[in-house]
Parts: sequence; structure tokens; C-alpha cells
Amino acid sequence: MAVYTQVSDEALAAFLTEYDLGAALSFKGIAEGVENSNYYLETEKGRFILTLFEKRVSAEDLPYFVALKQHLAARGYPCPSPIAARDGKALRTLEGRPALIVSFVDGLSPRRPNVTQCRELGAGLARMHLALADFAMERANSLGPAAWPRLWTGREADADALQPGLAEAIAGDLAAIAAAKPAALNLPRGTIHADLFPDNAFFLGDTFSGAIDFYFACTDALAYDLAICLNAWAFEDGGRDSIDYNFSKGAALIAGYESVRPLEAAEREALPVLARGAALRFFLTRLVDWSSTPEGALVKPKNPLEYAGRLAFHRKVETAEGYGA
Ligand SMILES: Nc1ncnc2c1ncn2[C@@H]1O[C@H](COP(=O)(O)OP(=O)(O)O)[C@@H](O)[C@H]1O
Ligand SMILES: N[C@@H](CCOP(=O)(O)O)C(=O)O
Repeated sequence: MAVYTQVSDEALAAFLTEYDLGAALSFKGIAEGVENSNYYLETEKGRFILTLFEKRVSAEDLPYFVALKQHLAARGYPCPSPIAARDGKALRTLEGRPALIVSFVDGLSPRRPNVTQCRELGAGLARMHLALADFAMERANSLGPAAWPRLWTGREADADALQPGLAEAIAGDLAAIAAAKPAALNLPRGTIHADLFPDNAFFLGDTFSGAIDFYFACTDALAYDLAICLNAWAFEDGGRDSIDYNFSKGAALIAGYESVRPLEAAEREALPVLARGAALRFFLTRLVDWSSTPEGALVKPKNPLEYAGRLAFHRKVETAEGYGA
């Protein structure tokens, strides 16, 4: 459930008078999502999404996220296009929160992506990287390697409580990635989505129809975005205590990406450490949420062990071929 801030009928009607969208015909809170309050909004001019930004998205980053979506939409990339009010400004205030109306993206998020969808997603990710190649704004990755020790310190016991011996393994991952960092620093950089999980990608049948939720986007290595997607799209829950890499899905995702933007030799070489780093990043943020979300909270925290399982796989992979590249 992700409607933290309620919008009254009166506040919505007054808000819409600032736009050329006509009156509201339908307005409903959206249960999915974790970070912000999202509403489905239909007006006389069509279907939209209204987002009220909650505290997890920093207000100073909002102009970056809005500009990024405007940039992509202007290049015809399928994503939510910010709708400006009559004064030309898209980012506004509603019920005391920063608020944004964006266009509705058609499609369904796959619950269990198939190989064709993985290939499509890879190509969609590479097209996004190319469309953002001339996006001038920058944002540091606030969840990059420099942030990991801060997320990890003090949570060793929580990790061991989830799985005995996990704390030592995670400490080993942090050390191994820190040692490999210099090689990863020289990779081609650009604007990355950084959270293109299946719930943030839409498909019409098996055809990629758009990406949403750009609120972790930042400036980083392009191949790191591919590594995040490998983690999010190409692993299967293999039953009790096991998470398996689906080689066909991973190979299809990489091939799809390379059909649009071929990887450089250094990016291929760095893929194992990038994939391990990406798994560590999501393990750590999930661990923080897991141990700090009170029981009975509206949002159920995601299971960190899914990412501990991926880390166990990455520790054994030495070359990009191990992922099907
Ligand atoms: N532009 C959009 N078009 C269609 N549906 C959207 C759009 N934006 C969000 N949604 C719906 O709202 C849900 C939550 O959005 P999301 O951006 O993932 O929220 P959060 O940032 O809170 O995690 C999505 O799973 C999707 O169902
Ligand atoms: N994709 C992340 C959590 C972020 O949630 P989102 O709904 O904003 O994409 C994870 O799986 O840990």
C-alpha cells in the first residue's frame, strides 16, 4: 500500500484549476509502490498519474527527476511525461507535499519475466542510456559504494539472525568490491535508472512499452545499470533457501542490451564485480528496511535473503561469460 497522504476532493479540484486538463472524472489511490503516494487520475483530457512525494525522495533532487523524464519524453522514449500547469511548471504543491502529474504509461509489469521480455528489457535499457547521453544534469549515486559501509555498520547481528554466517560473507563482499573498484572507475558513465526492476517496466504482451519510477536515477557506470537488471530479471526463486541464475534470461538480457549498445571490453571484464556490487546495494537497503520497519507497518519490507542468494552466486563468477555475455 502506498498512499501516505490523502487528497481531499476540494484540494484536487482547486489543484486542477491550475492545469488545462479539465475536471477529474476518476481519482483512486494506487496500492503498489513503496516510496511515494500515487494516484490514478482521469480527467476530461485523458489518463494520468498524480504523485505526492514523501520524505524518502529529497526535495532538492526533484527538479533533476522531472528534467530527466522531460528529456526522455522529448526524445520519444516511453516513460511518464511530466505535465506542466498553465504557468509552465510541472512540479507543484498539493496537501503540503511536492506534487507532479505525469502521463499514464500503458502496459503490465511482468510478475515472472520470460526470456523474450528479458531481451526486450535489455534493449529498452540501452535505448534509455542512448537517449540520456546528452542529458546535461548530474546526480551522484547516493547508494553507491561510498554509502555501503554506513548502511552496513551495526547491522551484522541482523544479518546473522537472518542466516548464520552471513555477516562474515557480506564483510568479504565489501572488501572484494572495494579492492576491485579502481577497474570499475574507468567505465563509460552516463545517466542510469538504477532501479529498473520488473515492477518498474511495462510490457504489452512481450513488447517493452515503458519504464517508470526514476527516483533512484543518477550518474554512474552504464554497465552498472545492466548489472542491476541482471540481478532483478535473471534470477529465479529455486525453492527452499536457493536462488538460481537463469542463464537463458541473463544471456537474453545482455544480448538485447548489446543489440543497441555493444559493451566495451572493460565493461565486460567488470561485469562480475558490478553484478556483485549491485546485489550488495539491494541487500543492504533491504536489510536496513527489514530491521527498521515496525511490525504491522503499511509497507511490507522486501526480503534481504533474496539478495544474499544472488551474492552467493556472484562470488563464484569470474568472467562475463558466467552471465552468458
Ligand atoms: N506513469 C505511470 N503510468 C502507469 N502506471 C503508473 C505510472 N506511474 C506509476 N504507476 C503505477 O503506480 C505504481 C507505483 O509507482 P512507483 O513509481 O513504483 O511508486 P514508488 O515510487 O512509490 O515506488 C506502479 O507500480 C504502477 O502500477
Ligand atoms: N527495487 C528495490 C526497492 C525499491 O522499490 P520501488 O517500488 O521504488 O521500485 C528492491 O527490490 O529492493
